Amino acid sequence: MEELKRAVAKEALKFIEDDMIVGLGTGSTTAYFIEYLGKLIMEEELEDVYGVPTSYQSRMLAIENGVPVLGLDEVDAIDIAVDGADEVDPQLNLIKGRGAALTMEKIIEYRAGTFLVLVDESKLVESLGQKMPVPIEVIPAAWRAIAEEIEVFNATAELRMASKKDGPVVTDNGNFILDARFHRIEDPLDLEIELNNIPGVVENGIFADIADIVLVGTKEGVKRLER
Ligand SMILES: O=C[C@H](O)[C@H](O)[C@H](O)COP(=O)(O)O
Repeated sequence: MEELKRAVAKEALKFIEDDMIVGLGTGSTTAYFIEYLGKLIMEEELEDVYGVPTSYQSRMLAIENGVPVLGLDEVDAIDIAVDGADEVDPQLNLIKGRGAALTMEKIIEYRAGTFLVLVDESKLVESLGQKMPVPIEVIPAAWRAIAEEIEVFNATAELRMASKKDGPVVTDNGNFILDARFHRIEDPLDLEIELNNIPGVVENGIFADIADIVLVGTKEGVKRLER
């Protein structure tokens, strides 16, 4: 599995050119990409490339690996964003947010000229929600009310608990995460919009209609899916 992640991360480097502003995703697959990108920058094979991190994790990795970083408020545009995903359906709709970074990821990836997704073949599903719950970032005081309201969608929501801290996971933005399991997600775009309409919801992990290219690591090599 790690080999497949490394292979897609290497392939993603082919999309990066001098003078690009690159959105840096979060997670284990993107971590390889940031490492390799830093190497090319340090070896001066790429010039004037800047990263815009989507989380503390990607910011720390970028700094550690020699990728200069800028905040979203310091750039005019993002040429390309590169990130992993938890599920990818045949229309290239995604579920993201296992690492609780979904809000900044969506803010940056929505604005990128190209959104490039890196996954291994285990992430491909027939329909979203097949394996993974939909993470929803919520204002802490509203978590219980929202968890109850989610039941209207024929779903159950669970507050995500931390493993190296007592109590719930707190996101980079200071919020909580609900993991919602839906019986069936018929229309990802519709559900994405409806969830964001609930007061107290900051953002949800359905990324419908925004991925441009998905690189899939398979045992037979890297495959490219395009919308
Ligand atoms: O919040 C985390 C992100 O959405 C990740 O990009 C996603 O969970 C994929 O991570 P990984 O590449 O580690 O499977």
